[in-house]
Amino acid sequence: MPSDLSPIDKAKFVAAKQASLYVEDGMKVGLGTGSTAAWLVKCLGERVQDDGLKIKGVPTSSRTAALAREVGIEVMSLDEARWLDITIDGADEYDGNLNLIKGGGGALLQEKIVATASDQMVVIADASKSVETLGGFPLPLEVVPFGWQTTKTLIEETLIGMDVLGRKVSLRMNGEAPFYTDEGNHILDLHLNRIGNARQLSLVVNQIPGVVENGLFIDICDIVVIGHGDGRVEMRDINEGMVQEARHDFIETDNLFADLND
Ligand SMILES: O=C(CO)[C@H](O)[C@H](O)COP(=O)(O)O
Repeated sequence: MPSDLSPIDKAKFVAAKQASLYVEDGMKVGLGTGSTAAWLVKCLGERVQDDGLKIKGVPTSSRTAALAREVGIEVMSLDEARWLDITIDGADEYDGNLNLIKGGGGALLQEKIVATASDQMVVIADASKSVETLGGFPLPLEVVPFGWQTTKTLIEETLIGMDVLGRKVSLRMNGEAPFYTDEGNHILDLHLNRIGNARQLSLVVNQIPGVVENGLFIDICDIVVIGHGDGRVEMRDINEGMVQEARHDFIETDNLFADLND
């Protein structure tokens, strides 16, 4: 492995590389957003260019769409695809039941729609994303800009009755200005520290007028592929009601890392 990739990037790369092997000729593939998902898009692009893999990609953000086109993946909208064989995406946290917090990159709405419209969702992550209980990572809520301060107050009041440790809510910024999602909405980050009942919280916050969607992915993810800096990958598969672990020693050449890092 080249020395210019940090251990965390190597971990992200091997998780992405392993997950790319789930993709077969003819599949419609949901393409996630974020730094780990970007490795996946590059790995798939390489298979398209070098092996003639024929896939159609449905990106979950304008960033991912641009990268997919750049590496030669044919891109289509979800409306054209309607249903997908697989979605592969990163996550900010995953727990033992493979429930997730997503949206660190602000793409949670499209990510949730695309993952839910897929036969299978595979998450790729490094081991630092593993948690006992969700909530250490601030939970993103996508909210419409109209009346967002009122929506924020309603969220704060709602949190008083919820099983959470922290209740601070902050508007995500992009420098001096509020952050805008691809859908033209804002993100409110909920600093909860610990979420006692993620399923309940997800249902309750989505009832608040102005909230479009939240970053909790409950019962959506099927497999988590966990990468390690030394090239090992573990797969946790929740299908058939149990979490199974497998290990795979990923052997990779310096050249592939170098190519993908370009
Ligand atoms: O949910 C996401 C974007 O909305 C990302 O998948 C998540 O933030 C993980 O990103 P990274 O792979 O860069 O750590």
